[in-house]
Amino acid sequence: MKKRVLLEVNALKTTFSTRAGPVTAVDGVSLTLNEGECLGVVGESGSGKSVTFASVMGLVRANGRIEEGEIRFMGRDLRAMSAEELRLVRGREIAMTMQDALTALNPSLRIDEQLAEMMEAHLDDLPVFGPARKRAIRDRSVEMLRLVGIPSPEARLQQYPHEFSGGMRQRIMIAIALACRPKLLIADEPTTALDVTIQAQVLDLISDLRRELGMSVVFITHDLGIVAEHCDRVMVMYAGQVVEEGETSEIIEQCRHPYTRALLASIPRPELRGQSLNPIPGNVPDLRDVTNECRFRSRCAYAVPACSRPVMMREIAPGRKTRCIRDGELA
Ligand SMILES: Nc1ncnc2c1ncn2[C@@H]1O[C@H](COP(=O)(O)OP(=O)(O)OP(=O)(O)O)[C@@H](O)[C@H]1O
Repeated sequence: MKKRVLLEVNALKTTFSTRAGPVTAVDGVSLTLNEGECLGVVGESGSGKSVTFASVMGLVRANGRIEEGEIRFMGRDLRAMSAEELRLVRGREIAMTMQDALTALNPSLRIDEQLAEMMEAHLDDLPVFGPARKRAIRDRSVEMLRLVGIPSPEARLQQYPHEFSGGMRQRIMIAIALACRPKLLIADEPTTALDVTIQAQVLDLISDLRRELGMSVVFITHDLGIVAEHCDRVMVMYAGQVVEEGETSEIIEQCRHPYTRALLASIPRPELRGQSLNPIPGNVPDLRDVTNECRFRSRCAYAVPACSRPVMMREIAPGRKTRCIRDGELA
């Protein structure tokens, strides 16, 4: 059965104005996400992953704006929506969790208050009046904490964010994000602040909830290891552009872009614990200086003079794309 498209982004371009001039953080990004699918978005810091999804959510910072492109969610044009319409889509249909749960949660409100706030703003199926409404919100809050694996949910609802460990705070942020049963969860670096065991638990939790609730998930991460374990498809970003895209197994086993290859080589392997990693030499280019040539060129072991010409994203098989003129040799 053909899956339905949930989110479609076409040729998105988002630019910030800065004192040093305009910075195009997202430059022609296109992507398609189907219902129930999990997409991993990988790339080093500054590659434009977060700005891409902030653009989708209508949450680009004040000094930035979407200059071009199309964003469709379940066929609806998000760019044409008013701020109020978009706010409703954000709580009810698309939810996002942030890198740092402590700053995303409100430190001065108890967990039950934060869950209630979310549900009051977005749930339509609550009883309209008084005690019945309160009870429904409370029952749903207990259910949500239980769903994300927080023991003694009734008691913990009364507590404040600082009374929870880092991993538990992430779970609470996920519970709040999922309280209105969104169709899409965007998890931005869900585990950077956590230790390895807790990281694995949070990622497994998101994957389990995806299956249980039938939602789609976007994992934004630096870590191809996370993607390999949890995502159906991968989009690799570099300096504001997508450079490779495909099913996870294809990307891991037969990558067709030197940047993806370098990212794969930098994955920490358990058997090499204690040894230094293989960081990619050089730095992501300054986005004010980029030209039409391949943006990875200065760091690429495969670069040839022809890489100074514009390199377009090319479909090499259905759903499989790369932005490298030497992709055939990498195969
Ligand atoms: N408010 C802003 N003002 C100016 N430039 C910005 C702003 N926000 C982002 N940028 C630019 O956009 C680039 C991409 O940022 P983005 O946060 O999307 O990267 P990322 O790939 O998500 O990195 P990270 O993994 O560190 O979150 C940044 O390097 C910066 O140059």
